[in-house]
Amino acid sequence: MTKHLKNMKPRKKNKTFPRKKKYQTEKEEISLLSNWIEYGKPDSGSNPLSIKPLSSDAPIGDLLLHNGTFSLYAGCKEFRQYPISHKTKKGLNEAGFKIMTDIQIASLPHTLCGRDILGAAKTGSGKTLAFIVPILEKLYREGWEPNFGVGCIIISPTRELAGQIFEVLNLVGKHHGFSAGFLIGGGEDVKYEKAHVNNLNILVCTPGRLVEHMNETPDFDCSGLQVLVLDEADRLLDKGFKEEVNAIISQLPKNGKPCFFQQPSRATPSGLQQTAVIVPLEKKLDTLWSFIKAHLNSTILVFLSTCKQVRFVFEAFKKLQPGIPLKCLHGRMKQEKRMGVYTQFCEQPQSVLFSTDVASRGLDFKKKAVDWVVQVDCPDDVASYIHRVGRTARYHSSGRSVLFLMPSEEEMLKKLQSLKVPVQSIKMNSKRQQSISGLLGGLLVKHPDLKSLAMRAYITYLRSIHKQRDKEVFDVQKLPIDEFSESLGLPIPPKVRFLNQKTRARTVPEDSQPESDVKITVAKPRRETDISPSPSEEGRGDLKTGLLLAKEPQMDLESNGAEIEASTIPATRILKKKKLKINLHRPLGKRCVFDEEGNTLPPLAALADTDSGNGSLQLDEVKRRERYTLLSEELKKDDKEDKLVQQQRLREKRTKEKIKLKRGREEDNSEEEESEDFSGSDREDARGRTTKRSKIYFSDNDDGDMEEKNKLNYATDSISLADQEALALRLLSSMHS
Ligand SMILES: Nc1ncnc2c1ncn2[C@@H]1O[C@H](COP(=O)(O)OP(=O)(O)OP(=O)(O)O)[C@@H](O)[C@H]1O
Repeated sequence: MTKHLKNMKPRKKNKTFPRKKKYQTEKEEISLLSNWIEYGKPDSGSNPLSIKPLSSDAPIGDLLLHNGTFSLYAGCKEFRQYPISHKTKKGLNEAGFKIMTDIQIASLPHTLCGRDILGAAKTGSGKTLAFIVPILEKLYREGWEPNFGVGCIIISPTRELAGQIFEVLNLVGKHHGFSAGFLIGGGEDVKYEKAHVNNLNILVCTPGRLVEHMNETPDFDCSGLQVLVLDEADRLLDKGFKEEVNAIISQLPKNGKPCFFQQPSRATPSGLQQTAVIVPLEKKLDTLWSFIKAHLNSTILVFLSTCKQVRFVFEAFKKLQPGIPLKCLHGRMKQEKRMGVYTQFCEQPQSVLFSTDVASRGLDFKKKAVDWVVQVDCPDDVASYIHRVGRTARYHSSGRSVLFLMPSEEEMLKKLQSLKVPVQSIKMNSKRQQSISGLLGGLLVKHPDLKSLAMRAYITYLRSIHKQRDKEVFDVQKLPIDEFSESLGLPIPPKVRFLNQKTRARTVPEDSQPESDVKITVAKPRRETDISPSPSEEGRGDLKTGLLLAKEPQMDLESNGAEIEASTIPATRILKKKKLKINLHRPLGKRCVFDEEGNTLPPLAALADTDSGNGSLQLDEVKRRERYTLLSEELKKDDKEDKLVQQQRLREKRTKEKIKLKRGREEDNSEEEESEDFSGSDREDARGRTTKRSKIYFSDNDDGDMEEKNKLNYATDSISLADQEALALRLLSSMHS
């Protein structure tokens, strides 16, 4: 997709200021700005935030020109006090950007005078504007014309982020005459892009698409590059994008002034109130449901670990109708749909968005857009936690977050607290919780598709925990999988290949087990008439609003502003499940065989020697052997047939996968696959598929699957800020050598 800045229409001729005169005015402005920048530039390496700012009523910039001096801008807090062009100031003003954020104050004096910078600031602090303004100014002062070609490249790891940057660029740069292109993967308009990319001044792109143009677009030319921006540099310099970023850097001219923007790993917005609560795995959905019912007037962003979980919870909750609009976002949705959901969620207050980590980084859900971030599944690590909670309390707004931790994941809380992330531990009031497992069970009986989703959600979640590297926090063996299965409405847990289910620790004490070492938990049989909600009941959402968080005795949460609401109304139709002990020593029924006259024959009578005519029950040894041989041959034959069928199924599955992969290459982004294989987690699928794809087609690494992959990389290969700085510096020096 290629777009241009909105004011690409030819300007109307102004009778009082002929074109020549206007050009001279622009030239004068450029000269003035250059002198002003030079006059007030801070020392290289200094932090403008530590410079005492001018008072806001002090004369500004060019007013002092007549003495040959200018006002000092470094440390100033308002955009109007800076040596920025009239056009950019107008754009900023119209968009409501007047007072600068810290990262903007700290970076702008350096970027305006063309220094390479590596900026790190907490999430939601305005990094985008911190690089958009100097880009516009640099091109403006260079007298860049639309036909000058590519003057700036902004690289962003995901399409959504690239889209957001493009939006800000359009907003602030609308009074300039530059052309800008939004180049992302997804198979759209590649031909059009190739034909026009050399006429664009500013490229906002994902790494994969840029590499594609560099390698495949005839005469792709970025030799005039003035500024290179790596947004979310920590992620771009991480393993997932390393190859592409290296390929890009090696093809760029050495003089392009780079800016890197990244997020330090521990800082969370000051307006964010963070809490954590211990929720057993089997209570997570009940707790989430109760939470949503108690916050129907809020906008809530809910994080779950896998695409399948997101889909299941979304579909199931939708059927239960909590009384608030629900949406879902995950990496396997088509790009357009993802963008659509994101936009709707930003625009529709009081709704719930269920998402994977596809929404955790960089997405700007606008100020005040998200009231609550609820992490139902524990994030991979502290960095991931911070990205997730950073979707609320953006800029100067406030927000709240709650992290559900299973008892086995308490270590995560310690990790957060040891890194001074201000998370308060609170307790859940289980009395005020509503149970929905019974309703879910009923829904699953009625909707087979939902049942299949529930099974996949179950398996992919367990698999995601199994795959986690941080075994201090994540231990799949400690999970109460039977209870988890029941909580999703599945009375019988699906078989999970990677779990040795027989040897797993059970939640029931061993002394209560019968002689057999396998304890069987049986849920009360579910008759459809018994528990399936009636059509009216199904959608009514008659679960009354309940409270889920209660104060920890020693903590006065109200004084801290935490929201506590009360309801003691129990959920409707709670399915009572009993754990039944199966007595293995109970009397067993006998198998009876009748003869033609209806007389009972003792067992094995059929094998008796009937030829003897005396009805004797003596067994003919030879016949018995013959029969056993026959049976065992039959079994072997059956086994062989089974194997053949299984092989055939595998072959078909592989062929299907190949076709899918091929399609994926063509389309670069496919909708949720409906594989029969329940064993693979989303993250794993994603890794397998996209690695191959990007090798051959240089397609973007930013589809949903890749999100999961990058997330995994982030978790496993996350490096410290200092390491990232070192990497960025190496990259910088490679650009200048
Ligand atoms: N000077 C400003 N005045 C008012 N609002 C601002 C200003 N700068 C940025 N914002 C707003 O703050 C919000 C966050 O900005 P932005 O998305 O650039 O943050 P970020 O630091 O890139 O966040 P993340 O690390 O999560 O990507 C946006 O809604 C943006 O419009």
